[in-house]
Amino acid sequence: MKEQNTPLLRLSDVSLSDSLGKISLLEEISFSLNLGDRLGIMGQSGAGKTTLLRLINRLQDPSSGLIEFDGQFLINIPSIKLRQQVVLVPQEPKLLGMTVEETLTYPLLLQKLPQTEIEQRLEQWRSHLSIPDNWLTRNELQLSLGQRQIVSMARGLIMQPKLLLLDEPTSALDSDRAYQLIEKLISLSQNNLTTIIMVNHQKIMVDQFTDRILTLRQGKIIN
Ligand SMILES: Nc1ncnc2c1ncn2[C@@H]1O[C@H](COP(=O)(O)OP(=O)(O)OP(=O)(O)O)[C@@H](O)[C@H]1O
Repeated sequence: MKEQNTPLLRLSDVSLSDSLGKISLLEEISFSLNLGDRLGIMGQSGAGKTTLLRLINRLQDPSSGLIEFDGQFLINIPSIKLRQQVVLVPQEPKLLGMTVEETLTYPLLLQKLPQTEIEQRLEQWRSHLSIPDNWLTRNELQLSLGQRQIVSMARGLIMQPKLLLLDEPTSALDSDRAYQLIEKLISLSQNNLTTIIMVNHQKIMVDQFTDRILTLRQGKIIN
């Protein structure tokens, strides 16, 4: 049974070493997040920000420490179920040979959602992120990096995850589009109680977006 006020995500003394066990990539990371929280992660290049997101999405397991999601240890949650609820939007998204429309609907087809709901969600998120009609048939080579970031964000949002992990989602966007996106994410987290962790180098974006900022240096939380 879940204890009362169980956080959505809890990391307890999470550490990670490289495969030879010689280099420490993350050291004793502990924090927790509740439903609807927005956390910003900052830190210099190589500080461990992407690595931390990969642990939360279980693309890698920690060398020590525990990660709990929604009251369960991450290692006990089947990967398919976990990746429907914890979605990582990578820094340099790929469309893996699919068109934009296929990229957006593929995760919903995997979930075996009815066609009408798939179409409804496609329209909903396309409109929220201002994705024009003429992008739908395009493939990766026919999109700029910024356009791919928007598509990748829509792909994450269309899954309506409990926890969205965003790795530098606005790095290739012009500032108008970046602000528009951040505002959309804030209203989403408020209305749907989606919890969001966003890695971003731009302090101004992080300040606007988050309730809380965690700064990493050489794999450690410094504040
Ligand atoms: N599996 C791994 N084995 C060895 N070293 C790794 C592994 N994964 C990441 N690293 C190293 O860990 C450090 C942190 O990398 P990470 O990509 O998490 O940094 P970051 O803070 O996201 O950087 P950036 O802002 O440049 O994206 C880097 O020095 C990287 O080379």
